[in-house]
Amino acid sequence: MIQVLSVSKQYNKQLAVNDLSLTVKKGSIYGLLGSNGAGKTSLLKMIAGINRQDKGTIKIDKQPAFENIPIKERVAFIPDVLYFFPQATVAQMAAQYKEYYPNWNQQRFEQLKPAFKIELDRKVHRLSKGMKRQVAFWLALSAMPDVLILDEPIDGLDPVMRQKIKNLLFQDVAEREMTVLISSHNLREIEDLCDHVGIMHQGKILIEKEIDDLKTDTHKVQLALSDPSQEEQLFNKLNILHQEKRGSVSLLIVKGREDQIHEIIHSTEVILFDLLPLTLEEIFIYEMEDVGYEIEKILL
Ligand SMILES: Nc1ncnc2c1ncn2[C@@H]1O[C@H](COP(=O)(O)OP(=O)(O)OP(=O)(O)O)[C@@H](O)[C@H]1O
Repeated sequence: MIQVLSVSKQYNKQLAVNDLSLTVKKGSIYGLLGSNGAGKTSLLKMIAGINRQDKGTIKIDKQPAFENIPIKERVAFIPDVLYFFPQATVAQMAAQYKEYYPNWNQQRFEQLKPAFKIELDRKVHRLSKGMKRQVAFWLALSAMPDVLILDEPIDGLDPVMRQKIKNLLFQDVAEREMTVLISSHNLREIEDLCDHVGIMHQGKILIEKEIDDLKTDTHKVQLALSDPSQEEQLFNKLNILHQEKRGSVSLLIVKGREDQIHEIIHSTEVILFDLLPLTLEEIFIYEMEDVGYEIEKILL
C-alpha cells in the first residue's frame, strides 16, 4: 500500500507538488493522469524513494519510502527516461537486478523470454526505444516487486506489446496482489488498465475516482417532455452535472443509479427518453466542468 500525505516538493521557485495526498491500496492499479509539468514525475520519484519531499510523509507498507533499502528492494520503478549500464547486455542487466532484488525470480525471467523475443546477448543501449522499454518491463517483472511504479510506460511500445504488457501486469496484480502506480498524459491509453484514476494539475490531485463506481454512476440522458413547462421541476429532482438543449430535446449528464433515474423521469409524461452509458473520458470532462476546470487536453 502506498500512502502519500500532504506532500510538497519545490525546485528553486518552482512548486512541483503542492500539499498532495494519495492512497493506492495493495493489489490495485492507480492511473495518475496529468498534463505536461503537472508534477507526476516529481511525485513518482519521491514515492520510488529517489527524491525526498520537502513536506509531508510518503510510506510504502507503513515504512518511509526515501532511501529505505528494505523498501526499495520491493519496489520497481520504470522511469520515463530509461537508464541501463553502459555497454551492458540484457543478461548482464538481469545479473545486476538479481544482485539488487532479493525476490528476483530467474524462472520467471526465463519464462518471459518468448514474450519479449530479445536475445540475451544484445547490448541494451543498441536496442530500439520500444525494445529498451520491453527490457525494462522484463527486468522489473522478473524482480517480483510488491510495488511497481511506471512513469509514462506505454510510450514507444507497439499495440501488440502494449496488450502483452497489460496482460502481464494484470496477472501479477491478480496472482500476488502487486500494487501498480502508473502515470500517463492520456486517459485512453490507461483506462482499461486501472481501477482508480486521479487527475493531477499544478501539483495537486484535482479529482480521484474508482472506475467501476464511475461507470455505473454517471449516465447520458436524452429527454423530451410532453409538457415542457414541467422540465424545471423534474430537473430539480435529478443530480445533473451538465445540461444542454437541442431543439425540444434536452441532453443531460446525470449522476445516480439507473433505476432511480428511470423512476424519477417516468413520474412525468415523456415523448422521448434514452439513457446511455458514458465513456470514462466524457465522465471526467463533465466532472471537471462541475468543479470549473478545462481538462480535455489531458483526456484526449
Ligand atoms: N530537477 C528539477 N529542477 C527544477 N525544476 C524541476 C525539476 N524537475 C521538475 N521540475 C519542474 O517541476 C514541475 C513538474 O515537473 P514534472 O516533471 O514532475 O511534471 P510531469 O507531470 O511529470 O510532466 P511531463 O508530463 O511533461 O513529464 C515542472 O514545472 C518542472 O519544470
